[in-house]
Amino acid sequence: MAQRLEERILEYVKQHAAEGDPQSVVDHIDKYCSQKEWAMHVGDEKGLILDQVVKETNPTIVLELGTYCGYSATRIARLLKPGSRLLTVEMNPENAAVAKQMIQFAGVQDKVEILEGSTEVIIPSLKTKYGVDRVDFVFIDHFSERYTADTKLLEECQLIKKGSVLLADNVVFPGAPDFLEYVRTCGRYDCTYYPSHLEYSDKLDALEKAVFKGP
Ligand SMILES: Cc1ncccc1-c1cc(O)c2nc[nH]c(=O)c2c1
Ligand SMILES: [Mg+2]
Repeated sequence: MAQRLEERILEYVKQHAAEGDPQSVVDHIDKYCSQKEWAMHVGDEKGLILDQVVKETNPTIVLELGTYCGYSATRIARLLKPGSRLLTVEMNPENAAVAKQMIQFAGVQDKVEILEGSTEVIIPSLKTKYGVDRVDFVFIDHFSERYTADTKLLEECQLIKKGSVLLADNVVFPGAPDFLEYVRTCGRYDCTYYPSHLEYSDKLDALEKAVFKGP
């Protein structure tokens, strides 16, 4: 029995999912976390909203804040066109190690790069160190206390342009009230609220989409 929850999830996927099949990996993580042990992946219900927003955005460069075990990185990467990239930031090295294996098993490693460290350090280095010019889509799913600061950082670093899409998880539970206040009132975003439920739970939660209108 693997010591950590995240390692038990990875083990279950390796033993039951189809290698190289990202949908199978996503489905098996959902199966494990709804039947055996709860874990904080965006999940299948909010995941369908994430899929829809990714499809309508059709992004070339995706940034994800908060990799965890790689569930949403796998979910997003499976929808990306050839030649597109997903950069995902994870500050917990043990989670990053699990996510690396999960992404590899799913067969999406050519599209996904895991950046280990904190967002406040990595975001300002994306242009110089990772050759990023602009990001088309940002999935914000790390710590709700960092959502607003990191959104402002993306603006200041000129990483988002007119039309860039931010999609934030957990704006109801655990909640990101200052983020909602900021994107809805600063005048630079067109916002859409997607009510849903907390992953593997009947508690209410929601995603907020904020489309950047330009500086
Ligand atoms: C852990 C937890 N417990 C009870 C209720 C919600 C959560 C929870 C759910 C999530 O989707 C999260 N996503 C990113 N980061 C988080 O910290 C996080 C926490
Ligand atoms: Mg979340």
